Amino acid sequence: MLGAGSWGTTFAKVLADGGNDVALWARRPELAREISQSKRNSDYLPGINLPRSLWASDRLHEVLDGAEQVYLSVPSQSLRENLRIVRELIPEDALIISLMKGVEKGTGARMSEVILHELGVDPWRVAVASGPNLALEIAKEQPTAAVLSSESRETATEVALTVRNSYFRSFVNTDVIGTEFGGVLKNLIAVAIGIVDGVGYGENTKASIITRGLAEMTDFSVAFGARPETLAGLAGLGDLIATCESSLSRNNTAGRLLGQGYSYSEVIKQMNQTAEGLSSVTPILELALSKGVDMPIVSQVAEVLAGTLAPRDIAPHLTTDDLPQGE
Ligand SMILES: NC(=O)C1=CN([C@@H]2O[C@H](COP(=O)(O)OP(=O)(O)OC[C@H]3O[C@@H](n4cnc5c(N)ncnc54)[C@H](O)[C@@H]3O)[C@@H](O)[C@H]2O)C=CC1
Ligand SMILES: O=C(CO)COP(=O)(O)O
Repeated sequence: MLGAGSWGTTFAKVLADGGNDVALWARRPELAREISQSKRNSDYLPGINLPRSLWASDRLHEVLDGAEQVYLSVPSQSLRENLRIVRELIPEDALIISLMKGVEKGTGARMSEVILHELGVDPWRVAVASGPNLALEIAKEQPTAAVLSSESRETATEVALTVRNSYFRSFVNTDVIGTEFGGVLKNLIAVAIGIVDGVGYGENTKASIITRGLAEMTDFSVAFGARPETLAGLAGLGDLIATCESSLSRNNTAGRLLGQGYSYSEVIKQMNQTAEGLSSVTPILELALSKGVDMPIVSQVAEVLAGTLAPRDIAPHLTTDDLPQGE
């Protein structure tokens, strides 16, 4: 596992609790020591005891030596630079699994596309995981489910058989595009929900945004080749509900701070964990433009981030247009 933040550490626990031998790479040696010796990651997962079998190191070659499956959980904007460092260390036939929910600024590439590009591996060796997976809940062993997706059903199944235990259930599909975009786009809708929450709007506003947000997520993803059913599944609607409803969500939290009147730069200063949605807004709007997909909610989130739209003005514009539209 590369990345010892909240999700990398939690997912490593999921794997270890499923009976797998798991090694975790942490950038900081002191964090690697804390995980290996105290079985804790107190900054990211306070109060959680990690499995005794889990060990961590800040040395990539130690962690990757002999790995059959390599899971990636670093911030999306850092994936490419990290892959360039680990390229030579990844064992020949290892499967590569992305746990990330962002797209790359500048290129708009999904994480599996960055992996294929940087590692030059066959698509059957790559899988992605996504679903309603708030790290802290899972670290407390509260039951949940996820989708494991690969262009190869065999790979998706092999990974799903590895990623399961008494509190974590894995489903499979072959719609990598829909599975990845579901995870990226629900973050943007969660930022919008946070904004209206911060302003003080109630459940009608939020339900309207979630519902129209799902339509926006589906239109966008289908334009890029996804199957609409994927967006109605765990990686779409499932994750949208979890992220929009939970104060554990960093995207939701970032939105709430914006809604309370903090500026974008103040929000960035206050966040000590990754809120992928903030970096994904611009590349997603660029991709939407390239396919002629209308994204009114995401566009208004971008305006709030830019400081050109007051948070309290966001909701009235979200579900309306000049002329009534078909739903
Ligand atoms: N936390 C969650 O509940 C979930 C997170 N995810 C996704 O997992 C990915 C990782 O997020 P989290 O673990 O939550 O973030 P985090 O903020 O908790 O941890 C990120 C980790 O990456 C490290 N890091 C930061 N910059 C780096 C760089 N340039 N190179 C290498 N490592 C770097 C940090 O030190 C930290 O250990 C994101 O794409 C997120 O969307 C997916 C599902 C659930
Ligand atoms: O992806 C997540 C839950 O499935 C985590 O959401 P946040 O990144 O907003 O915390």
